Amino acid sequence: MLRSCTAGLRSIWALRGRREGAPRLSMDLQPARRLFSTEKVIHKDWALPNPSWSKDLKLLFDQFMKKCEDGSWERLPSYKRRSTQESEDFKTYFLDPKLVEEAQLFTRGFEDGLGFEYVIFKNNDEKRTVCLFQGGPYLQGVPGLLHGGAMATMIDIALGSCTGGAVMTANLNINFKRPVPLCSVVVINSQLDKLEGRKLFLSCNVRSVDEKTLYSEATGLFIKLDPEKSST
Ligand SMILES: CCCCCCCC(=O)SCCNC(=O)CCNC(=O)[C@H](O)C(C)(C)COP(=O)(O)OP(=O)(O)OC[C@H]1O[C@@H](n2cnc3c(N)ncnc32)[C@H](O)[C@@H]1OP(=O)(O)O
Repeated sequence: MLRSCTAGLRSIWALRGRREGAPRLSMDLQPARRLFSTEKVIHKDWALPNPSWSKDLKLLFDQFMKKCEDGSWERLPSYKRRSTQESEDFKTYFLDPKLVEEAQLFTRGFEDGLGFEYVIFKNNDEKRTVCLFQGGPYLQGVPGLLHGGAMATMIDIALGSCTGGAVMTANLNINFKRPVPLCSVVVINSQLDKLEGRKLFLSCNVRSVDEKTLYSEATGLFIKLDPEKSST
């Protein structure tokens, strides 16, 4: 699995015109300014295939895109930055104005293939989502395995995608049942179990593509923000 991951990295480097096979695992440390200078990068939808996606991920993506054709499912776009409206909804205030320009969703902060590669599909009628996730080599915990914190991050995002609107995670409870091999693809099935006032109770499971391995199970409590209260 790691071998195919390394091969993937090499092809990414080759695409960028680097010498193939150069043992360079560090990201280009470009000044943040340059990263944020092009509107194109900011407004790019990152929940679409790129050359780092494995065959498994592309295949599942195509299957779900077919399900979207009759309108029962939709692919959720994903951007590096929150819109101004979202920042308003969350009533968050940046102390440093520079941060307004530079802050970005940290799952989208890695170069293609190195971190979180994922796409989420939503079925509004069934109040559930499916997240297809490939964790790259920079998300390593125990050698060869995905870090539990990276898995927790994706679970949080997957559960959050079932909610809609301005919500925050109040509680996340995860049972890690099997380790996830680095660079493998997992499928996170999430659903809204119960809505009680401002409280949304959600659950999910994380499985292998062939559904034979149950990697994790989790529950989460999300709270709809009270418009009268500030988030900071
Ligand atoms: C696409 C991108 C997706 C990104 C997803 C990422 C999501 C995140 O990571 S969010 C960041 C992590 N979370 C946080 O920082 C949240 C920090 N906590 C808070 O800000 C607040 O506690 C917050 C907003 C959750 C709730 O505060 P507030 O709105 O004042 O609600 P509050 O009145 O305390 O509680 C409302 C209800 O929820 C219950 N509740 C609140 N927290 C909990 C909890 N941890 N466990 C159980 N119940 C809880 C309360 O008991 C109350 O219940 P009831 O209505 O029955 O009396």
